[in-house]
Amino acid sequence: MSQTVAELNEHFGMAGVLAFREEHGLIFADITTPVAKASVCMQGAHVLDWQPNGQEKVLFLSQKSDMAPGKPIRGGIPILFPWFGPRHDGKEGPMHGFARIQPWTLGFAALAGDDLHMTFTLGGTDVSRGLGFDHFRVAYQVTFGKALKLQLTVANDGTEPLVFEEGLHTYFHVKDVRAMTLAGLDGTHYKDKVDDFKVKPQIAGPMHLTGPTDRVYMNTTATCIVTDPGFKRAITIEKAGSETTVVWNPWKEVPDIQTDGWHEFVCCETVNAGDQTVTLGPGKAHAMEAHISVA
Ligand SMILES: O=P(O)(O)OC[C@H]1O[C@@H](O)[C@H](O)[C@@H](O)[C@@H]1O
Repeated sequence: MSQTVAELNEHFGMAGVLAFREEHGLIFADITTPVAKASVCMQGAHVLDWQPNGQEKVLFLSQKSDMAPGKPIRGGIPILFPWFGPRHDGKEGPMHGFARIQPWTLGFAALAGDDLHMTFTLGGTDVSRGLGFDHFRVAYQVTFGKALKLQLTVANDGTEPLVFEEGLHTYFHVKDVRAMTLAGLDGTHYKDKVDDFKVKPQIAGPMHLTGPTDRVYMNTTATCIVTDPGFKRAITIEKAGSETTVVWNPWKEVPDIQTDGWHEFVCCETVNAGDQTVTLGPGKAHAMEAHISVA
């Protein structure tokens, strides 16, 4: 049974800091800390918004996104689990897995200094069991402060190996994707999904996006920096426990993004996928982290 908005407000509500509301059949948490504003949808434990005081919004959220039970949200930080992209084992399943379209449970919320710490969890549901995933637990610890810290921990509760892909599909808000640059991927190779999955070396130097971009960078744990001259800022994405980075922008109108909305974001995703799929033995756990800061 999912938590109701009344239960969430009773157990975790904090006057002026954390309040829950229901809209379109979904529950949202509105967050105000001394240093930032943010919001989360309980479906997918989906961070929709994070805005340190004095900054433009750091995450892009489409004005035309579906906001409905069972539908993925376009923007913010969708959690991809237990597969990345189309399901890879030949079985049926929703794009990017079921975690982003399931209600999660809130287990903890507390303000420590200027930071709000929240922990969301997901375990087996009718939907996950229908897709063959039962003996797993996921915890998502998010710290909303001047920085945004995300930690996704997956545990195997079963007696068989748990094989999964995962991703924090961060949509970074930029003034114009055609003017920003992305650094940090020098020396890596990527699978180019817009060119028949050919493996290509990354050209050294800050990367400019000039067309449809859908690249899976392999074997990289590097910090990435999005430099945005439009908003005169740099967004730094440090990560741990992740060996894949995905860079995506469709470079065209998309039905659930407003006209010209694709100009306003770049996805730089903290992922383990493809050759970096995770296999966890029984009783084992794996953590993946992204730390996002703006200067
Ligand atoms: O539309 P979705 O399911 O949210 O996926 C968006 C994009 O997500 C990226 O991570 C994938 O590499 C792309 O291939 C995909 O198009």
